[in-house]
Amino acid sequence: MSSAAILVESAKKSAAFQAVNDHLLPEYKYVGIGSGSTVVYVVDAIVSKGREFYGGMTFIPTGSQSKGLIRKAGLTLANLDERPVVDGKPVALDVAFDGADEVDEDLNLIKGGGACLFQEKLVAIAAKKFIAVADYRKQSPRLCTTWKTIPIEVLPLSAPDVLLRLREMGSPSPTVRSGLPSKAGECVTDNGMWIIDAPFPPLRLPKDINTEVEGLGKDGIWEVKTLADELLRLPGIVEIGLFHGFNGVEAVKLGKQLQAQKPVAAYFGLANGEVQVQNAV
Ligand SMILES: O=C[C@H](O)[C@H](O)[C@H](O)COP(=O)(O)O
Repeated sequence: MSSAAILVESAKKSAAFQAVNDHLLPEYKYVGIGSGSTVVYVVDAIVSKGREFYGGMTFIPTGSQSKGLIRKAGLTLANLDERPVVDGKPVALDVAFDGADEVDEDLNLIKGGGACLFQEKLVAIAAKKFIAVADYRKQSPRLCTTWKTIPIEVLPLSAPDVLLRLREMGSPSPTVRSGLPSKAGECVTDNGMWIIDAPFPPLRLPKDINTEVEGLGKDGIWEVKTLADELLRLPGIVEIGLFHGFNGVEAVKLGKQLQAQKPVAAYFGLANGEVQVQNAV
């Protein structure tokens, strides 16, 4: 491994251990475990706390990689739809930890670099508290600055029409993600869908918008929510890798449970070994 890669792995690890220390409380019962390379360290951090600490907890995966991590670590596994239902409601997860491809200054996220965005969003919205864990490369003022594409999960037979609509919306060269080098043909998600990676110029935040026209993307620059809403209106798109709106704490205040996609905090491992915490304000 190159020294740059070692630095990145060590940053992911530091962020994961601090996030788990700060946000996994011994009384918790249901914990979401996301996908990707950073979440591997989240599981290590949980295991390092010892069975007495985590023995009463059940871990909910966001896909097959995550399920494998939970099983391999000897943690108790349950699928999202296996939580008990109390008073007609599935119990909320106490916390969910997940990685991110890009995090903006308002804690909006791009996810789906590993094709797991759909189940990740289901787990994030089911949690009272969602925590993003990443390394220093993921921090950005606006989405689509360093991670330049938005992963979009689509029904395979809708792909040609979704690609056309994305081009009309100002995405210059959206492409169906390839499964190569490990799989010939398209990348197939855990849900049997395909992923389209749609490049967009860096997205606006609501505070950047001067006129409604700008927010609508007519100048080719989209605001996060407007773009997300427009994408989700298109039949064939199953889910998108934009996580935006409000977080779990705001959702409770607004009475909008199961709509909170944003983390309450993002933990970034830095190159100097420190961890920077970006909390929701
Ligand atoms: O689909 C994959 C997920 O959204 C990951 O959480 C995201 O790609 C970050 O992965 P990593 O921790 O490997 O950078």
